[in-house]
Amino acid sequence: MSLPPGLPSESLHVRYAETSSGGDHDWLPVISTKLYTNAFIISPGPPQKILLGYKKRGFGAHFYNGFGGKVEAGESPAQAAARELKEECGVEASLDHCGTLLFVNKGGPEWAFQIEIYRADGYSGTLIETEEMRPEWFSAADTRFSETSLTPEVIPPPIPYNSMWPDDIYWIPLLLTKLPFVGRADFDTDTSGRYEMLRWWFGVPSTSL
Ligand SMILES: COc1nc(N)nc2c1ncn2[C@H]1C[C@H](O)[C@@H](COP(=O)(O)OP(=O)(O)OP(=O)(O)O)O1
Repeated sequence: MSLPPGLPSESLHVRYAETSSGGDHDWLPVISTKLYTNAFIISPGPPQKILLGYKKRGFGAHFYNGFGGKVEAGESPAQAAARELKEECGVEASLDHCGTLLFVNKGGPEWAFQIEIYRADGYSGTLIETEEMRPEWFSAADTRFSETSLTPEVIPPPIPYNSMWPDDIYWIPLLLTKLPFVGRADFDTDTSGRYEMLRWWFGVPSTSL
């Protein structure tokens, strides 16, 4: 087991099942971290669905992601997650913490993103499109060909990993199966400005397997 540096110290006390790559790159230095949140609404189904938002502006614009942002002064991450969910898509939910991720970008910003990930199995209120996010449902599994009893109208498209941050494909499946996780990914930008992962590590406490 080789837990990457920079993750919160409580992560160090558990053993992990892990997936990783990019070991020929040194981990980038973590000068400072800023706390962020990201919240996902899951509809148990069948078919199981996940609510994502198409980000219309700012950091990560044109990617689909959960709903979230910076933890403001005086807020806990859980309070920030609830506030950002309401601000970005108009709903409230009983959110459970399910993961901690660290993202470091070679070309800046100079801080690393520590993102606390939350999920909920439902919501109250009415989903709305806001200036920042357009909410859309996606099938958590590509059930379009296996669930023949379901009509195309009730089965949304599969999770659009090609239009999401490249790390998401490693931990969204853990989120969907309610396995707690931690992870880190270091990024660089290629010549066309696209983010590519240099090195990453994602792990699940072995006690939850
Ligand atoms: C680099 O990899 C990332 N992957 C994923 N899945 N999500 C990421 C990554 N890097 C950042 N994020 C998330 C963290 C936050 O949820 C948002 C960014 O938040 P934003 O900059 O929009 O924060 P706000 O407080 O809403 O900012 P403004 O009020 O200034 O719009 O992306």
